[in-house]
Amino acid sequence: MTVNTIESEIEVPVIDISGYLQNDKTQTKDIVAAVRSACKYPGFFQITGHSVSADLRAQTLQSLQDFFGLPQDVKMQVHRTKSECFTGYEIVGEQKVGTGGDQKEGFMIGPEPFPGTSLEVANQWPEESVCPGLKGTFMQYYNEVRQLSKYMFRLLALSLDLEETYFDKFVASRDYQAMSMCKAHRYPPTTKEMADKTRGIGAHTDWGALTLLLQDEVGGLEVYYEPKDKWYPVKYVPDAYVVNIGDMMERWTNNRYKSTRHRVNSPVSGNYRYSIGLFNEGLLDQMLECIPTCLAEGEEPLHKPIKVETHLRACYEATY
Ligand SMILES: O=C(O)CCC(=O)C(=O)O
Ligand SMILES: [Fe+2]
Repeated sequence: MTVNTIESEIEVPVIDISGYLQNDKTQTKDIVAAVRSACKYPGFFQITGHSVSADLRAQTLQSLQDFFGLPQDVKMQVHRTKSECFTGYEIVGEQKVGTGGDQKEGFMIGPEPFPGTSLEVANQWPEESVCPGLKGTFMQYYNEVRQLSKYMFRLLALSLDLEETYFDKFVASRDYQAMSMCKAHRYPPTTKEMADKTRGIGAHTDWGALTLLLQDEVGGLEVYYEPKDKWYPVKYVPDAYVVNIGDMMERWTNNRYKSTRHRVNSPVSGNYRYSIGLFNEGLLDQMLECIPTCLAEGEEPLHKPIKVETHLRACYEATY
């Protein structure tokens, strides 16, 4: 197992998880220790040696480029407001995570069938003839990254001295009932002057428990380092997923694991930037309360128990 550290004041370690996936007990111990340390601080790390093939990643990015390249009126036919689950397309500036509208377009899908709805399928897709292969490729990608999430949650469980399958219910129970949303972004290029005034996505923490993000080589993702009030890049590492702790996991662990603020700067390179996030948001009716191993004797939980649905509704309402 290798743990490489990217040089900067904030260390976003790169952890090769292949030993864990191959069931190597000795390597797993080191991987778990590296994951534990990264989750405590800075709440961000990158993983290599995972199970999602380079071909699938490339094909998915290509299909999404094709989708975002469609005429605006075609994309608007699958606009998010047409779905009761808010899946589908969103225009530049529609989401306001920071101040002002975020300078990115989005396309979000969820599980099929979708939890909490009578609809068989809540995802919205353009006609196959309009964007051939998008649905098949993006759904395959979704399913494979979701499977990878399950293993990441197992590593997290081990890192918290819990049963390895502790989070299985949250991440993958009742087949596809857990809310894992996959959202692709396209960030339009901007000028240097404008890049100081606007953001691809404003400073925020993620709402779910754990995010797995694929970013392309354009770069722009930054994490906040509070002691110095500074932002540091999460550099592009070929083949890696960026993994970060979200608000739910911070609550769950009584703030032992950190949901760190991050943002994306718009590209000034002249190229669009693409990324795909898988947000693990759990079962809507599940209660989030302090995990027993995260409470020392005499320590009080910092957060009141909250239902996943209540937490998520508040987050969506605050930013759209
Ligand atoms: O595009 C990225 O690199 C990050 C996007 C992000 O932070 C988010 O969607 O929550
Ligand atoms: Fe985020």
